[in-house]
Amino acid sequence: MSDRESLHFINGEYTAGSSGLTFENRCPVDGSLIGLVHEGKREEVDAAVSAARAALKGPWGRMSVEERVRMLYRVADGITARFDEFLEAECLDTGKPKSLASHIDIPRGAANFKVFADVIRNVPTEGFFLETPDGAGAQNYGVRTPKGVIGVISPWNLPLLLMTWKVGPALACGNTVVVKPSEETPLTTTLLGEVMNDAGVPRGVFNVVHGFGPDSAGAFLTEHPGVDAITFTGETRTGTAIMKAAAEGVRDVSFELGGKNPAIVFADCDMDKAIEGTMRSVFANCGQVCLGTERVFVERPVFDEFVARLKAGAEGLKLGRPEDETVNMGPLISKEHQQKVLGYYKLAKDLGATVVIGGGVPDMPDDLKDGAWVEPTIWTGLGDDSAVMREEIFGPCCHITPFDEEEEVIARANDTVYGLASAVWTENMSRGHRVAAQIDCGICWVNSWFLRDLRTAFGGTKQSGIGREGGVHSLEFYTELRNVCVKL
Ligand SMILES: NC(=O)C1=CN([C@@H]2O[C@H](COP(=O)(O)OP(=O)(O)OC[C@H]3O[C@@H](n4cnc5c(N)ncnc54)[C@H](O)[C@@H]3O)[C@@H](O)[C@H]2O)C=CC1
Ligand SMILES: O=C(O)/C=C/C=C(\O)C(=O)O
Repeated sequence: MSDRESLHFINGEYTAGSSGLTFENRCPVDGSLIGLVHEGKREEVDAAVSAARAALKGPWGRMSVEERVRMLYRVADGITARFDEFLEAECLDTGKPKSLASHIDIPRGAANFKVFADVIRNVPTEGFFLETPDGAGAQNYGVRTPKGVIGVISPWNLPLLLMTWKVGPALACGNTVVVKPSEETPLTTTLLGEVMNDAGVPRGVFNVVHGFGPDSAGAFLTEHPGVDAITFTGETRTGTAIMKAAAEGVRDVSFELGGKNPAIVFADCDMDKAIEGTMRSVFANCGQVCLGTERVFVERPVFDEFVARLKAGAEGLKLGRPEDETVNMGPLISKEHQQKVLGYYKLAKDLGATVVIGGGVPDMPDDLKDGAWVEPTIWTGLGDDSAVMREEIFGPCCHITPFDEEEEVIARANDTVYGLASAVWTENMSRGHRVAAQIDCGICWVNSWFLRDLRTAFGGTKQSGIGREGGVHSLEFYTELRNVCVKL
């Protein structure tokens, strides 16, 4: 058992706040108590927002871009210097394998500061010369200023990665932030406060208030009039609630929401690569990646082979503790989420799906029995209209359907309210480009999955989000672009 207490981080100091409320943080691997988390209410949110507003007028607000860039590099280096602590904390909160978090979550936590420091140092602004009747003309130029205090609401699936994906560009652009990490995963965000202080980031620039969504820190933060804009990653329904809160005061939002992402496997694919990629896109992080595949469409001539090989891959997955290097799948985030996913496992059976593999709770050793485990699961045989094919499950599962024609599969892939990501597997590059252009989603991978270039636009179409982040696209949200027009 661990006894980690998660305090708020407000104005450069750790504090229990005044609400006196705490909740338990439990490890999804075995249900053991990690420690208590302090719950922030209105007062804690008020204090954090005040600190963030004050910091905009302090040394942070006056800092040169070069100084800010150097500071963000120090933050990134601080995460790397404490790599093992971040890794330990992330795996304790999420139960994910250390082999995964050490390759993705923690390095990306550091990279998210460096990438946006580089963007802000190098990005130009526009300039236009306007001819005027007097012949002298006028010079226009753009100026970017920080938006102000950014409210950051982050999820539990990739806690450090997704929180820093927002905090990195927000700070690079000169804003201050108040972060409300997911109640399920408070540890790495809390630890980041120490790194900020060690890097010399002025007090009030980075603030953390723990708590839940409704009637708790999340709602109080998004409703707070002192918050100028809100960035959120999570469920579409929560995005809707946050957007309503943001409407008061006409505050800007950037949302990365749910998905029901398709993978399309053509008969001319490199089958080894398609299997390897789909194994990752379905089962990585126990299926808790918004970019993950839940609908797989396979061209009929290779359907049976694909199903058999994905099944064999799933049979080879090893579930267990994060520190076991042979383990490649952890538990779901919580018992509550386990119930949600198991609900879909039951629904699929009730609807008459063929369960190729899985569909239940695995038989785990005694010391893991209280964890949030589910079996990696594959179905076939359901229609495109079933709830299993339409709703985001967020677990280690997919449904595989055969298709016959390119046009048909594009229409079926697009038949969803979501539009976050897709993967196309083909060795015919003309087809790859052609199909990618027709899938209505924010990112389409051809012959890969989760290959991320952080300079590119990232976000979703339809109900998968609003806005784009990544590279210079993040500036659209985290800065105000103003124009100065000088009459010559
Ligand atoms: N990356 C993604 O796309 C994610 C998707 N999900 C999906 O969402 C489902 C529900 O999981 P949750 O953890 O409940 O996700 P959620 O979207 O409700 O929670 C994400 C964050 O929003 C906060 N929040 C919730 N309600 C809020 C409100 N009214 N105002 C302000 N903040 C609020 C939460 O405290 C948390 O920090 C999952 O089963 C999964 O399907 C969950 C996490 C990440
Ligand atoms: O690479 C990224 O920036 C994000 C990856 C994953 C998500 O956004 C998610 O699972 O929510």
